[in-house]
Amino acid sequence: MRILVVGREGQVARSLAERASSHGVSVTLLGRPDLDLAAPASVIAALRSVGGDVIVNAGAYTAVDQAEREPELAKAINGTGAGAVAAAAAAMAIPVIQISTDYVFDGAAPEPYREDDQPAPLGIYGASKLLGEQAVIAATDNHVILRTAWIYSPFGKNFVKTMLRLARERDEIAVVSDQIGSPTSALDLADGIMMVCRHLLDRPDDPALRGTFHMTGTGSASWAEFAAAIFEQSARLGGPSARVRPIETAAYPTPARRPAQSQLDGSRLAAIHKVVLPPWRTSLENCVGRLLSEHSYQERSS
Ligand SMILES: NC(=O)C1=CN([C@@H]2O[C@H](COP(=O)(O)OP(=O)(O)OC[C@H]3O[C@@H](n4cnc5c(N)ncnc54)[C@H](OP(=O)(O)O)[C@@H]3O)[C@@H](O)[C@H]2O)C=CC1
Ligand SMILES: Cc1cn([C@H]2C[C@H](O)[C@@H](COP(=O)(O)OP(=O)(O)O[C@H]3O[C@@H](C)C(=O)[C@@H](O)[C@H]3O)O2)c(=O)[nH]c1=O
Ligand SMILES: [Mg+2]
Repeated sequence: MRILVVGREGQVARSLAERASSHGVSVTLLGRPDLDLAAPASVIAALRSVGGDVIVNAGAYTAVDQAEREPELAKAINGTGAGAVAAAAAAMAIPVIQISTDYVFDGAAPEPYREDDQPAPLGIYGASKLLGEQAVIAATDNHVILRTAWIYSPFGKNFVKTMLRLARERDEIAVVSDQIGSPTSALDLADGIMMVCRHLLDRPDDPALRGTFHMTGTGSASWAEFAAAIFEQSARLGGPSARVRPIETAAYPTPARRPAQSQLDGSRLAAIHKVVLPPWRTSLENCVGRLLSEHSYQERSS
């Protein structure tokens, strides 16, 4: 199986590349300048010239606050660009997996969101990702939209790395405790994506395997609880730690509003694709351990 991935240095793209060999698959990463999601003509040209069995779009404009100032660019990359990837998949007669987000929901629901709950994004990033979902659905039936959330990994930018950096500088960090979601390891997500890819290729005409699914780490937390767990594990391994001061969202003003409760119900994915990702604390431990060993290596060699 040859998987074509849109995205090169991103968390999910790099995780797919790292996990490929353990699934016996080949992964090719495509990105700028060859494939620019903001330039739709480059998308089909780049995907066609490499070729593959399935496309995973892990490329996106992910700067949630900055998107409020660059709505046209965010919508071009996450909306039109995602549609161009799906149209290319349709032209190549192969399936496409589009990665989407919990931020398509407003977070007002009391319970975890199901796939058919009404999206109502609070900010430009979420709105642009919702446009992407709609563009993929319009371009091809042979798609899976995977909504995930709160991704962390040893790669790229993420909350775990931010917290470890801040803990090296401060004793106490104020973190919002009234936004609840499900931290998701990009490496676990990569494993789940590859299982879904396999099912799509094994049963090319089965509509039940297609459509929208929720895939996050098992369990939930507030950002403050997530931060506390990061420091607990870091401290245990001799890494940096800080006190977490739980605060309300109102005390941490940001350009973009974020959902208060964006847990995603994964039962459709579990029932149909038999994929359940590990508990987030277990995977966090691996990630923190790896980040600390990479950091101490860098310090020794610099
Ligand atoms: N991060 C998170 O917490 C969550 C992310 N998601 C979704 O998961 C997917 C992967 O996210 P993640 O890996 O964390 O994102 P990252 O921000 O780590 O990576 C984004 C990737 O998109 C690429 N990219 C950005 N703009 C363009 C463009 N114009 N043309 C081509 N490639 C582009 C980047 O390329 P380059 O390397 O060149 O910068 C990078 O490889 C995205 O769809 C995101 O919306 C969903 C839920 C949570
Ligand atoms: C750094 C920091 C953040 N916060 C708050 C701000 C925000 O409400 C919350 C998370 O901050 P971040 O900006 O890291 O997270 P954010 O960029 O909102 O993360 C989102 O990214 C996109 C791409 C997604 O798709 C989402 O699933 C989600 O992962 O924590 C604090 O309270 N204290 C802090 O010191
Ligand atoms: Mg509901």
